Amino acid sequence: MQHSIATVSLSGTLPEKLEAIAAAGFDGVEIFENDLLYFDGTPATVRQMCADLGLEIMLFQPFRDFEGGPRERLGRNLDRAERKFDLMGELGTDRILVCSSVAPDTSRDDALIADDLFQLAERAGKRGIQVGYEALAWGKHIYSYRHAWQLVQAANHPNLGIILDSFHTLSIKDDLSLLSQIPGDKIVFLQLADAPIMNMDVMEWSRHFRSFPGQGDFDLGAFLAPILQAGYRGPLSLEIFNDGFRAAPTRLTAGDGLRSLRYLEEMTLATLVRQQQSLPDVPLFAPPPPAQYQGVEFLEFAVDEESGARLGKALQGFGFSRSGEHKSKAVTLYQQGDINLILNAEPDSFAHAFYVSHGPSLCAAAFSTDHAQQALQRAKLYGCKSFESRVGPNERHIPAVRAPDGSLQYLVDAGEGSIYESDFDLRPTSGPALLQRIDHFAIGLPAETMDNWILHFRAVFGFVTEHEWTLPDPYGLMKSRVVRSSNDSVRIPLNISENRNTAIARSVSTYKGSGLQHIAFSTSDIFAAVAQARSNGVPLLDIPDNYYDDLLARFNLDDDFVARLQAHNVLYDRDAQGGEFLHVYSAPFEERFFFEMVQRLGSYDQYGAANAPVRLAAQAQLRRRQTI
Ligand SMILES: O=C(O)c1ccc(O)c(O)c1
Ligand SMILES: [Mg+2]
Repeated sequence: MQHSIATVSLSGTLPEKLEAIAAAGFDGVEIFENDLLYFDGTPATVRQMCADLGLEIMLFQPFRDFEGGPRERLGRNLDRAERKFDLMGELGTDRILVCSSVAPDTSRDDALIADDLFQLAERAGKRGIQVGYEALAWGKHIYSYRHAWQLVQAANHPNLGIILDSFHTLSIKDDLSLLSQIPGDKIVFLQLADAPIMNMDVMEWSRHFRSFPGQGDFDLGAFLAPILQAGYRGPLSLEIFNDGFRAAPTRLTAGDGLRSLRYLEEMTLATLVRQQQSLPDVPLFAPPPPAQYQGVEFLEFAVDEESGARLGKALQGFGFSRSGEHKSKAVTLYQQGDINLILNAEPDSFAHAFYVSHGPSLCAAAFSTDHAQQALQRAKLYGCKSFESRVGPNERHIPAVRAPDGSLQYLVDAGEGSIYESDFDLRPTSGPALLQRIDHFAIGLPAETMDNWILHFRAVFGFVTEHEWTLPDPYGLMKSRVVRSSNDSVRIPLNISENRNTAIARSVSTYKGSGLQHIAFSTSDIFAAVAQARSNGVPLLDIPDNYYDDLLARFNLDDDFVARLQAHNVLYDRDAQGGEFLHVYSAPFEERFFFEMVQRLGSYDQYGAANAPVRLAAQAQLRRRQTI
C-alpha cells in the first residue's frame, strides 16, 4: 500500500520535514496548513520540492468550522473554501480534509449540514477536488465516524466522501462494526495514529499524546482490517500530534513512522487471519514471524584495562568466575550459572569505539533464539542495520543488529552449541553458582527516545510491552516501561526521566546517551547470595530501618523474617496472588550502573516497583555522602 505522513508529525522546517519524509521512503505527504503558512516560499515551490523528492501531496488539511454555521455565513465559508481550492491547485493536490465543526453556534440539523456539505462538494467538483469529511472526537455535534458517514450518504455527491482517523474513533471507544460497510471508494483518506490510554480531555489527548502505530495502546489492526475488507486501497497516512515528536530528530522520527506502518500492516494481516477473513488483494508487509527467545545469552561491556579490572573484581565478588580469556583479543569472560558477561578492552574494535564515546558501558546484548537467521531477516526488513564484526580465525560469526542507540544486539542460535568454546580459552568455573540467570536488565534512555525503543522491540523482536510505571526519585520522577519476550525469558525495563537531577537523568548525562542502568541476577537463595557478596567485600545498598518498620505494617510478615530481610538489606514485595519478590542492590559502579539480586517466589511477575522509591532515595543519599 502507499504510505504517507502529515507534516505536523515531525519537527523542523517544511523543507527539513519533506527531506526526512522522502529519505524514510514514504510515497507522499499531507500538507498541514500551518506548515505552509510558516514557509517563506510559494505553494508552487512546495509542489516543486515534493516533486523533486518524489513525494506526492496526497492531502491538504484542515479546513475547519465550515458546516452548519449561521446561514448568513455560508456564502463567506464557501468563498473561504474557494481560496483553499486555489491554493490546492498551486500545490497540485486534489484532496481536502474538512473536520467537523467545533463552533458553539453550529446547527444540529442533519439535513442542513448535509446540504452544506453538498454545496461544498459542488464547488469542489468544478475543480476536480475530492472533499473528505472527518468527525473530530470533540466536534460540537458530529463526533463519530458513524454520524459523519450518515451525513456523507445523505449529501450523496460524487466529490464528497469520509475521512477516517483511527484516533477519533478509538479514543471514544466507538462501535467499529460499521467500518466494514463503508465502500472503500467513499473513503477519501485514512489517517492512522496510536495513543497511550489516558484519562483526560480528548482534544488535549489528541493534540499532545498521539503516537505511531505500535507505540500506544490502541488495537489498530482491529481498526484497519474491516476498512481493507471493505475495499479501501488508498494510502495509509500517519497524523501524529505529539509534543515529543515536535522536538525529536526529524529523520529518526520519519524512519520510525514508516516502520510503524509496516508493523501495522503485519498486525492487520494477523487480525484478518485470526478472524478467518479472506485476505485483501493488496500486498501487506509480511516479514518472517518473530523468533522465540530463550533468554539473554550474554551482555558485553566496553571497558579499558583499568575499568575492566575494577568491574571484573566486582563480578568476582558476586561469585562470578573469570572463566575465559579470548584467544586473540583483550576480551575476558565471566560466568556463573547461566550468566555470561563479557568485558571487552580490545583496542581497535567496536567496543573500543563505544568506550571512547560512552566510557565503561554496555555495548552489546545477545539474545539466544531458536532462529537467529530468521530474526535477522525480520530485523533487516524492518529497516535495522546489521553489523558485521571482525571475526578471527576459527571464531564463530554471530549476526547482530544495531539497537536504537547504536549498541549491538546479537542473535545467537541456541541449538548450535557453546559460542564460547571457539573464541575463548576456557577454564572450569569454581564455587557454587548462587546466581543463576539474568532476570532482567534495565536501560536508562533520553526521555524523547522511549517511543523509538518501544517500536524497535515490538516490531523487530515481537516483544510485548507492560504498562508504564511512574516512580518518585528524590529529585523528580522516573517513568519505566518493560519490554519482554512473549515467554518472559527476556525482560528489559526502559527508564526515562524528564527532570535534570534524577538518577536516570544523571546516568544519561554520564553515558552521553542511553546506557545500562542495572542488571538483575536471579537467585534461589538471596540470603546466601548476600552473605557471599558481603564476605567478598561487595558494597550493598543500605536500606533505612524505617522501611522495615513499614514492611511490618504493610504485610502480615513474621518479625524474624523481617529482621532477616533488614540484616541483609533485602527489599520485599508481594503480589495479589501471594507471589513474593526479594531483592537487593549493590552500590553503583561509578554513576553508571549497579547490580541487583532477585528471588522470585510463586507467581510474582513484577520488578518490585513499590520499592523503587526507597532504592532511589538510598542511592541519592549514598551520592551525597560521597561528595566533599
Ligand atoms: O486537532 C485538530 O484540530 C485536528 C485537525 C485535523 C485532523 O485531521 C485531526 O485529526 C485533528
Ligand atoms: Mg485527523
